[in-house]
Amino acid sequence: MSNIQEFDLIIIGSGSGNSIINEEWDGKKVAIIDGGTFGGTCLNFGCIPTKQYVYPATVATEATHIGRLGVEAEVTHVDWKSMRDRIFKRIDAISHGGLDYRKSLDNVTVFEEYAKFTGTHELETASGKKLRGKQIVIAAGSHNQLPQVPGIDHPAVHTSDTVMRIDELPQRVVVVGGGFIAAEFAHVFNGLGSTVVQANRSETLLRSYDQEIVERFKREAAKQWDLRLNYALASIESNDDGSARVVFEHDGKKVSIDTDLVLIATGRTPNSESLNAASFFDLRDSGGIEVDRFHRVLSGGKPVDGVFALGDISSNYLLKHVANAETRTVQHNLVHPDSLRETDERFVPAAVFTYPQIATVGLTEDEARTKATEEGFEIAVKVQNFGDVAYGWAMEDQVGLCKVIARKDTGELLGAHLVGEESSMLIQPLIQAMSFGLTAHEMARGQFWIHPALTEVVENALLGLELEK
Ligand SMILES: Cc1cc2nc3c(=O)[nH]c(=O)nc-3n(C[C@H](O)[C@H](O)[C@H](O)COP(=O)(O)OP(=O)(O)OC[C@H]3O[C@@H](n4cnc5c(N)ncnc54)[C@H](O)[C@@H]3O)c2cc1C
Ligand SMILES: NC(=O)c1ccc[n+]([C@@H]2O[C@H](COP(=O)([O-])OP(=O)(O)OC[C@H]3O[C@@H](n4cnc5c(N)ncnc54)[C@H](O)[C@@H]3O)[C@@H](O)[C@H]2O)c1
Repeated sequence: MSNIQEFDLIIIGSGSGNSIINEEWDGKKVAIIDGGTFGGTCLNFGCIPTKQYVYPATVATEATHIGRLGVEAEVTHVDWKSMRDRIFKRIDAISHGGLDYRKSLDNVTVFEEYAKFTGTHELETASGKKLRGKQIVIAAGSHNQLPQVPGIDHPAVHTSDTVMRIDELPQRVVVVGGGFIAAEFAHVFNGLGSTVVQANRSETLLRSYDQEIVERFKREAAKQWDLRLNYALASIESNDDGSARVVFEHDGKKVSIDTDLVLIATGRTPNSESLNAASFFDLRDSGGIEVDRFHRVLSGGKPVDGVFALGDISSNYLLKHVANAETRTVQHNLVHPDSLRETDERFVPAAVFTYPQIATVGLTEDEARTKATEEGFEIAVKVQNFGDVAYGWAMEDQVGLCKVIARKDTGELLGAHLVGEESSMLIQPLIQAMSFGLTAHEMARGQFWIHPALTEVVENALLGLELEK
């Protein structure tokens, strides 16, 4: 007798993967496997708790920066422990509730352990259970990647997985990296009162972002915390008092910084290795699992029957809104093999919840210029300062800018990039226009813009584009 447990569907990963299970699966046998915390990265270690720290950090930062408005304020106390407990009371309850609910369903079996592939449709869990699925969804996410330098296992070293659960707000924090996670945590710790050094290996922060936006962010970040560029992490040593000494190479010399906490934010890697995915499926250069446009996993360049992947493990974007959209596509494709869908990833936006906020969609100015040269059209670019619209006057804003890029001949929007107050929200009408094919002037003149809301910065940017029609 075979000791393999058979399922109609096996899902690996309880982040986005958990949302696959809908009423279509009511009469069928489903397994969901997760060796980590139920609910995945976004809920437990990512988007959601980070923003719960970002919000108070932003309020505190703004409170101490309104002297220009004639109001002097100071933050006298930050209760990190109660903030942490409030945040994780909510999150842990959602995670536990989600797990209990799945366990309560007759058709679903939850395996709370890691698993690896032993065949294209077969898995073995860490405790040796063997599972076979007619269909499989790989939604196993990504993990923080640590530079292998001496002392990386020092107790003061954290990643985004652990840093939000520490007991005390550290006095001194060194953030290593120049991406999303580094930018958000530098703001969190700075806003809540730690002394922050952010050290990045290269000159470039937030690579792949529009240069003008990055330069504005760098200028503003350097006013708030100690920003060190071209600092390559060399080692982490112990001081006698238990604190860490972080050693960087800079300009051919060694530079040491003493700190209470080191946050490593040097990128994330798809979890393909622990799945033994390379033995059965094609991998991309990034280490992610290769899929076709219907999210079918490839092996030797061909789709493997009934095996799909979504989210960080296979996506071009490590973003939850992308993982969610891919989940909806895979949910459909699992049960409609004759009418497979694609995920529309033409205009994927992103926001960095640092201070000031940053938001982006579409091509950067450099990318748009390259495309224009290659395809023989001209572009129009307009940069509108927040400080030049009425609400920006109210704010006495000297930071925010909204850049829009369009084709001169058709008015088609190619990209939009913002830095400044609530950029993550201000960008949404531009994402909408691009997604639904509204031209710049149609969008500007085809609707009312509430006066004198900050959204007038978007309206004015669009109107300022010098277009042929
Ligand atoms: C600090 C931080 C902040 C972020 N903030 C944002 C944000 O503001 N906005 C945004 O859009 N995105 C944000 N992201 C990215 C976002 O969290 C991810 O893109 C998203 O959570 C990916 O979802 P997923 O379903 O692909 O994977 P996950 O949610 O990571 O789920 C994968 C699950 O698979 C499990 N697993 C892995 N390997 C195995 C195995 N072999 N066997 C069994 N189980 C396994 C893991 O334990 C995990 O629970 C952030 C990420 C981080 C780290
Ligand atoms: N608001 C959001 O949407 C949000 C927030 C956080 C994370 N995320 C997602 O999570 C992903 C991972 O974030 P991240 O910030 O870790 O990665 P990232 O790829 O954005 O940035 C990694 C940074 O680390 C630097 N780096 C790499 N190796 C290094 C080394 N050895 N020494 C020093 N620096 C080194 C890189 O130059 C880069 O600046 C992002 O791609 C993003 O999609 C999204």
